[in-house]
Amino acid sequence: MTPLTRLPAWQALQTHYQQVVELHMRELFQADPERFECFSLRLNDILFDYSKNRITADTMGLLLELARQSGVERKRQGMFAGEKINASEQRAVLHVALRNRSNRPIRVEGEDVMPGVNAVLAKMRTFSERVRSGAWLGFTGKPISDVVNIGIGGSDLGPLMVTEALKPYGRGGLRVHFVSNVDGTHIAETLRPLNPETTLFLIASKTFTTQETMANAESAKRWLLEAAGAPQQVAKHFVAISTNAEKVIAFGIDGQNMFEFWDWVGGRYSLWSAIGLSIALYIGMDNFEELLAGAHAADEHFRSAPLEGNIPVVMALLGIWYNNFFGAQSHAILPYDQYLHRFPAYFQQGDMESNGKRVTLEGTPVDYSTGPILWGEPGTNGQHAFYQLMHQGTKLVPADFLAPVESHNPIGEHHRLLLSNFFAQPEALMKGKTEAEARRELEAAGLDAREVAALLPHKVFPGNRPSNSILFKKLTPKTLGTLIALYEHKIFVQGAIWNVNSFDQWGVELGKQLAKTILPELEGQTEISGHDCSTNGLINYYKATR
Ligand SMILES: O=P(O)(O)OC[C@H]1O[C@@](O)(CO)[C@@H](O)[C@@H]1O
Repeated sequence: MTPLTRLPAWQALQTHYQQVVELHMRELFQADPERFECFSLRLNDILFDYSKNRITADTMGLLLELARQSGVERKRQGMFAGEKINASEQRAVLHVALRNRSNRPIRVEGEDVMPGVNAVLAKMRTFSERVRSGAWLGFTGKPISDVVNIGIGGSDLGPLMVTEALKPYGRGGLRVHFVSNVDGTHIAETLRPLNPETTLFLIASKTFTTQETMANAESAKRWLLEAAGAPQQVAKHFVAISTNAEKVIAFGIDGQNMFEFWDWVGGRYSLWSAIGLSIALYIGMDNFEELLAGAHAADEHFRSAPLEGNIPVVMALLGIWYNNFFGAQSHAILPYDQYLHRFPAYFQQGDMESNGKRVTLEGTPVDYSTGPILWGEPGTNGQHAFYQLMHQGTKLVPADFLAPVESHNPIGEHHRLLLSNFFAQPEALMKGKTEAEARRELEAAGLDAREVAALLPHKVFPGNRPSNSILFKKLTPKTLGTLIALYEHKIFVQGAIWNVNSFDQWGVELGKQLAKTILPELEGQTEISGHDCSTNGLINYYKATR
């Protein structure tokens, strides 16, 4: 495998970068009135406009060549074929099977996984319909009113983001709550207003060993038993979602109340599995299957569209262009839709736990930058928080702007106000404001020459700050499924080009390991001296002052 930085396309891009780095997008738009048509793509009711990027047709040609030379198409084919591309864990990566609405066979070690996937979906449907209809009763014979998902990372972020995003589809039904942090405040504040008689707990954990989740699950069990008394009542108020049946049963959950998934589903790619049970309970199984259908549409697009017309491929290549050639350190996701307020946080795990890697698949330290710092907040709030840096700071922050054409809440002028900002911000980032334009404005405001001279440097906007705009008809389960899957495949393509394993996460282990060592040291009065003097000092200060 030729190292990435020795690929002809990489080296051609380095030369090309020098040729185009000074180009301003204002000039590119002035030179080509068809630029929007040329650099935008459609997938169903989603428009992806990538014309406000620092690219020319040549740039895209070279980036696409980089994708080819990096073996993206071959690696894509391997994923869909169930190859064990998660090499360090010797696992396939098949979240696409969870939403394979075509039901075409997808094999792992020769066995078609679809019958198992469909069996779990059927079990999810039966269970969610029983709970939503009131047929499932708690220990005093009352139906369930509140569902509490206990999980963390991929066992929390996806269901939380989706249930927030699809609130219009869950209104009037069960209430869903999410407990993830081991901080006792999280479960205490969540359970405070709830009634144990009508509360159902979902213990979501792929491994069923995660410290936070098991601590929260034990506390939830104590809370229920304080009210219910007899241990056999646990079965009426606890179900488990896991790959680890042995641990589930050892915890005291009836094996019948366990929803399984498989080791070829990565935690951060698992919302499509039974980990999405809280979603199905909230919006109903029909809508959950719409979510799956939307993701499947993105999968088929990613699997079959030619690279130049392939939205996740283009998203990925643009990210690499800024990350590896412009030196951008981060990437912002800015949804102009309050329902998507957890969408950036979801992809903090999705992107950074996938591509925050420093060695290649072969174990060689990389000599190039890999995964970006992924962050973001909804618009318009971000405009009143960090857009100053985006417009006039010294850092390049490539951004994705997302917005629905139609709001679920068409109140007065709100949606037009929101969209006017959604359209204006990428324009402002691209165009900026020249010194001449700023000067004219200051003079028109009646400032004298001295005042203009003093203010002018602060009023100039360099512009040329790149963004993608994603406009979709309405935030429905299907559209959300497509959007999420497009980003998943973007992450896949970037990892393929960086030649890293996007599907393991060994980097989360050391901190956990050290925490396990420190936990018993926090007991008793003995002064601790086994760590560095900072860690010793902190622990001893805690022990002396608690
Ligand atoms: O689902 P579980 O096994 O409890 O893992 C929870 C989360 O913990 C991790 O940090 C892995 O340890 C994430 O990858 C994962 O989504």
